[in-house]
Parts: sequence; structure tokens; C-alpha cells
Amino acid sequence: MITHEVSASPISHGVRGAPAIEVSGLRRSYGDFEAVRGISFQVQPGELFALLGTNGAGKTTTIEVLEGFSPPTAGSVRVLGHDPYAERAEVRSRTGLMLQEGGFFGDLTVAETVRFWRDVSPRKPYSALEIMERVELADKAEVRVRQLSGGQKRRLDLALATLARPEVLFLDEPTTGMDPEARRNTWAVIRDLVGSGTTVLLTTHYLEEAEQLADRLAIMHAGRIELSGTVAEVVAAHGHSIRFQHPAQVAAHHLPELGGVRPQVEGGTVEYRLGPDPVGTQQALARLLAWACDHHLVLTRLEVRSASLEDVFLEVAHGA
Ligand SMILES: Nc1ncnc2c1ncn2[C@@H]1O[C@H](COP(=O)(O)OP(=O)(O)OP(=O)(O)O)[C@@H](O)[C@H]1O
Repeated sequence: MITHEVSASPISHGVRGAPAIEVSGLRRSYGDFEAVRGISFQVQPGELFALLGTNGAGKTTTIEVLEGFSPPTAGSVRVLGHDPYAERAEVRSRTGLMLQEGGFFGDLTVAETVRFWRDVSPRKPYSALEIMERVELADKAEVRVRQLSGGQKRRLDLALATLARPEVLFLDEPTTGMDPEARRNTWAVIRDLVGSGTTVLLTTHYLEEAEQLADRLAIMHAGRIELSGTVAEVVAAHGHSIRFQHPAQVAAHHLPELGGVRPQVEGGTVEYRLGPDPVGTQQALARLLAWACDHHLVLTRLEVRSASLEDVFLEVAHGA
């Protein structure tokens, strides 16, 4: 499958004031199986929106509909104000995409690959060398694509998806297989693109990637969006937790309730999952410390913290 699309017009973000990407009540079935079950979201021009989710949640299916590879079973999608399936040529000339499986000719070198895709692009804002340098592959220019490592192939994929400076960029798990340094360099490339006005829809299994890059995100599970918002909103709604090492001299059923919350004891750790209200958390902590003093206990490894994106994700994955 060819995965590198090219841009034909300068960045204009489609219809003025309209979202760059609009998904309304999208459903997509494969035979009897409904992979996407009525999801809605919008991505504004110049925004990076991350779709997170469990395996098989429907992220790639959603991206494929947005790219115009398949029509919705129900609902509608718009990219730059157009229907990507019915008006495929218009949309695809202005979007870039990087799928999970890149479609390379393994016998070509990196430089030949970049030159080939640059030659067929109607817009050539960067030289072949600049394109390779941006993803730190200039020193691999003469290496055959099939000899690149997995992470290097992903970087080449990103270079090809962005060589025409697309208005909207779809990135499906862009940093899978990259080492931590390559991942950080790729984040910098993506940030530059967003900084220059590109709208990005990204899927990832790396929660840190979403935390680092996303203006807003949605967490999908089994075809539905379970939560969405900014990272701060999603995490704040989840609340706080108080944890400490389970004191050996206190049976689990003698641990106190804090603000009506019972503790969970697992792997030698006691955890109270509290709501998002900071006053409630403070009162719970005061009550816990008073209880510890009354019982002459030292609470080791005591911590109070806000939920992380990982906590939220795991709750969606297990609880939804
Ligand atoms: N062509 C297909 N035919 C039948 N079922 C499919 C097809 N493509 C995807 N599915 C199913 O649809 C569901 C959603 O798949 P999809 O690839 O969209 O999930 P995902 O969120 O991208 O998953 P992952 O994180 O594992 O890549 C899965 O249960 C998958 O098995």
C-alpha cells in the first residue's frame, strides 16, 4: 500500500473558521462486526489531537475512514471541509499520512526513495537533503531501505509523509520501534510541523507521547470514545490518590475510611482513590495522619498524587 501522500496547495486550512477534521456519529463495520460505534470529535486547524485506546479499539479504522480508504457505515466525516471518500483527490492532495505499515521499495536507497517521492509531489518546499536531515537520515542516504532498522524506516516514513508540507497529517503510531532518542527527535519534528500550522491526528500507545504532544486527546475502547479533553482535563476528572506501604501491624480491615472511601490493598501498598476536589483530598490526608498518630504508626513511602494519564487509561481499559 502506498502511504505517502503529497500536498498541492499552500497551507490554508480549508473553509475559514471550520474544523480541519470533523467526525460526527461515525460508525464503521466489517461484516457483522462494528469496529467503530458512533464516535464524534473535531480537530481545529493547527491542533494536535491524539487518539489513544486499547488494542482493537478502532483507532486505525477511524484514520482509514478519514483518509478516504473506506466510507463510513453511518455518520459523517469531513477533512478540510470535504468528504474524504467522495472527494478523495481534493483531500488527499492536501494531506500527509503515515500508516503502521510503510510501503517502500526495499531495493531503493534512502536518497533514491526521497527523490522519487519528491519528484512526484506537486509541491517541493524542501530539498532532498533537507528532507533527510530533518529526520536525521542524511548519513544513511546511500543505504538501501530494506537495510534500515525498524525505527529508521519509521523516520523515513515521516519524512515522506511531510515532504510537501501537508495541511493535515495523519500519524498512525509514528514512533513505534524507535529508541528513546529517535522518539524525542521525532517529537521535535512533529512539534515543528504543528508550530508551522499543520493539523495532526496521531494515534499512539505511548502515553508519554500524548502527554508531550497533544493539545487534546480522546481515549477509545471497543469502538467508543470513553473520555476526551486536554490532558489536564482528562487527568483532573480522575482525581487524586493517597498511597503508603501497608503497615504490617494493621490488618487491612482495620485501615480507616477517608471521606467515605475504602482503601485498596495490593502488593503491600495501601491506596485510596479520591475525587478531583483538592479540599477533599487535603481533609482525607489530615484524617489519615491523625489516625496514624493515634495508632503510633509511621506511614512509609507516603505519597499524594494526581492521577497520571496511565491511571486514566488503565481505568478506561479495565472499567469501561
Ligand atoms: N479488515 C478488517 N476486517 C475485519 N475486522 C477488522 C478489519 N480491520 C480491523 N478489524 C477489527 O476492527 C477492530 C478495530 O481495529 P483497529 O485496527 O481499528 O484497532 P486499533 O485501535 O487501531 O488497534 P491497535 O491499537 O491494536 O492497532 C479490531 O477488532 C480488528 O480486529
